[in-house]
Amino acid sequence: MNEIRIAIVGAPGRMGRQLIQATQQAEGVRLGAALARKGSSLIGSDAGELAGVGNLGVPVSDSLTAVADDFDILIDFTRPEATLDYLAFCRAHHKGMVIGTTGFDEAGKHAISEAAQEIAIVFAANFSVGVNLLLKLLEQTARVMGDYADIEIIEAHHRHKVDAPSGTALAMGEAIAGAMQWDLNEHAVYERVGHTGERKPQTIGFATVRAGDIVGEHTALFADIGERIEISHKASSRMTFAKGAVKAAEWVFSQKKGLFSMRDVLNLEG
Ligand SMILES: NC(=O)C1=CN([C@@H]2O[C@H](COP(=O)(O)OP(=O)(O)OC[C@H]3O[C@@H](n4cnc5c(N)ncnc54)[C@H](OP(=O)(O)O)[C@@H]3O)[C@@H](O)[C@H]2O)C=CC1
Ligand SMILES: O=C(O)C1=N[C@H](C(=O)O)C[C@H](O)C1
Repeated sequence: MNEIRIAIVGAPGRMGRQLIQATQQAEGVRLGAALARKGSSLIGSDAGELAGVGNLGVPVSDSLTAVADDFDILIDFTRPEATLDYLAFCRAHHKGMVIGTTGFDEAGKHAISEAAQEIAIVFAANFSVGVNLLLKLLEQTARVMGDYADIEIIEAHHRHKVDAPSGTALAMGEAIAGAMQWDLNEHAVYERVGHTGERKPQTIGFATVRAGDIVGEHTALFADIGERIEISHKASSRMTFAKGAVKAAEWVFSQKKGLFSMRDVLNLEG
């Protein structure tokens, strides 16, 4: 079988470099193209050298059009505005996508669902196995304790992260709200400052830490009087996300169209 050819956009980024490495560790895939922002000083340099895995003979490009014939699936971990440009290209050229970027507004999420009527997309706020299992555990816990427990989601990330709460924290909120048949927007408390009054029941509080080089840590708290459950995930290497995204690229290659999650890839739905 031919190898699946992957394009990585945002190649110089923290995730971009890990993704280039991950394509070298997986079987059945190869790096077809690597993209950086127009004007980047890294255009023309070798993607393998950039990621510290030796020369791969894949020069970093700033034009998807120039490399359109070199890839089957595009992996995007960039910023929402960049993702939406790449999405338009993939839709026009009928290429599958794996999207790990977080921080989309409603219009951005809508554009992704619209495109998925024509192309296959895996869109997930977190590509680690552990977080996707944790989402299942949260649904189970919410069904037992969600009515009466105080639910808090606490996330911690490195100082460079630009969006808050993290996409994963929001996905955790959605999983809990879904299990409770709540609309997250009506139950979420994103900020507390000043004289807040007592905690309202049946709300989901979010708290954000940004510090140093924390890769990604998430905890959900279900607290009652006399006991509490804490369900946590700690990522210690971005390779866990990169490996998951490459696995998703292999999986999505066999889909014609539709919007999928990492839980679909891992067969954790249902
Ligand atoms: N789903 C998951 O499992 C995970 C998701 N993420 C998400 O992935 C995204 C990227 O994270 P991270 O790698 O740490 O971020 P970085 O800032 O390290 O990398 C982002 C990359 O995208 C490029 N980029 C940004 N804006 C544009 C643009 N307008 N056009 C083209 N390229 C652009 C940057 O280029 P330049 O440097 O030139 O600005 C950079 O190469 C974030 O949204 C993060 O939350 C991260 C880890 C796991
Ligand atoms: O920006 C990051 O680094 C991460 N972002 C994702 C998120 O917003 O949930 C996933 C991971 O925790 C790392």
